[in-house]
Amino acid sequence: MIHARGLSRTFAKKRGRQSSEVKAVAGVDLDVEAGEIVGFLGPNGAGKTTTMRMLTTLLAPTAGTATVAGCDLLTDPVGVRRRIGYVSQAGSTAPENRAGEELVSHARLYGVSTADATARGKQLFAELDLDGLWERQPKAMSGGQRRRLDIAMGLVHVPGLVFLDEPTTGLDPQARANLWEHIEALRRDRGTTVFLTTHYLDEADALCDRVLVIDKGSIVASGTPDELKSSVGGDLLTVTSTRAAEVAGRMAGLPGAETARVDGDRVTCRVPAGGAALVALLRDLDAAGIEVTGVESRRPSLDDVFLTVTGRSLRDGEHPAVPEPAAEATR
Ligand SMILES: Nc1ncnc2c1ncn2[C@@H]1O[C@H](COP(=O)(O)OP(=O)(O)OP(=O)(O)O)[C@@H](O)[C@H]1O
Repeated sequence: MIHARGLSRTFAKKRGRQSSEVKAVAGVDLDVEAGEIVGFLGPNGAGKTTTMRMLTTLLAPTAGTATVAGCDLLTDPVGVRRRIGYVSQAGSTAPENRAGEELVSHARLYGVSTADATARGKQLFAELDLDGLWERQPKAMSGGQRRRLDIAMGLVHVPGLVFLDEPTTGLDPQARANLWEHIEALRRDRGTTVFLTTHYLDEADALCDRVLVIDKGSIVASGTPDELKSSVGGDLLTVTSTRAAEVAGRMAGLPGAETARVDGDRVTCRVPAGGAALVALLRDLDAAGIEVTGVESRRPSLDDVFLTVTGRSLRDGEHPAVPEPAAEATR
C-alpha cells in the first residue's frame, strides 16, 4: 500500500542574513502492506508530519520515490489523492457548518453522488457513535465527537488507505480507547489500511500491528511491538530511595547489569534476569542499611525501546495535550 525509498525533505531556514538547511526527513524507506495498522512514532520534530505530508501529496519531497495506494507519488499525485483519506492534526471541519452537510460536500469533491454520500455518511455516523449529530455544528460537539467527525471526513469517499495524524491527541482516556475500537473496526469490517502517527506508546502497543520509530528524520527501528520489546532484552529494575546514588553504585555491581540511570530518587537499570537480581539487590541494600521506598522489576516497554534506539525517553518530550482540535480548511 505504501512503498517509499529514500524519501527526503529539506527545508531552507533563514535567520537574519544567514541561511541554513533543516533536514526534516533524511532518506526514509518504508513499506506498509494492505490491511495493516502501522504506527509512526517519534519525539517532537522527528519528521513524522513531514513524512505524512509527503505521502499524502501535500508536500513535495526533495529526494526519493514512493508509491502510495498503487500510484506513483511524483507522477500521479491526483491518483494518490483519489485513493487515500487524510485526517490532519488540526482536522478539517468548519465549526459553523452542519456536520452532515459538511460530510456530504466533502464526498462530493471526490465525485461521490449526493445520494451515495448521504448513505455513506449516515453509516459512518452510526459506526463512529455520532448518531443524532447530523445537524449539529462541530463547534457544539465535544472534542471526542469532533475528532470522530474528522475521521468520518477522511473516510466518506471510502479510501482503501487512511492517514491519521495524531488521531487521539488531546482526548481523555475513555475517548481514546473508544477511538481505538473504531480504528480497529475500520480494518476488520472494511479492510482499510491505516497509517497513523502518535506520541502515545500505549496507543502504538494496543492498536498497531507494526511500529516504525523515526528520530532526526531517519527510521531507527521497526517491527511488531513485541519484536521491538524483545529486541531490548533483559528486565528493568527500578528502586526508589533517598540514597539513590548509593543504590546506583550497588545496582551496577549486579551480574550483567548495565549503567544505572538516576532520576531524582529513582534509579533504573537493565539486568539479564530481574527477579533474581532484585532479591540479591534488596539483601545487599538491607545489609548496608539503605532504606528503599519502592522496588519494581518489569519487562521492557515500548518507551524502553525508544530510550535504547534514540537515547531519549519519548516521555521526555511528552506532547502537550491539545484540548480542542482547531477548525482548519484542509482538503
Ligand atoms: N515548513 C517548515 N519549514 C522549516 N522547518 C520545518 C517546516 N516543517 C517542519 N520543519 C522542521 O522539520 C523537522 C520535522 O518536523 P515535523 O513536523 O515533521 O516533526 P514531527 O515529528 O511531526 O513533530 P511533532 O510530533 O512535534 O508534530 C522539525 O525540525 C521542524 O522544525
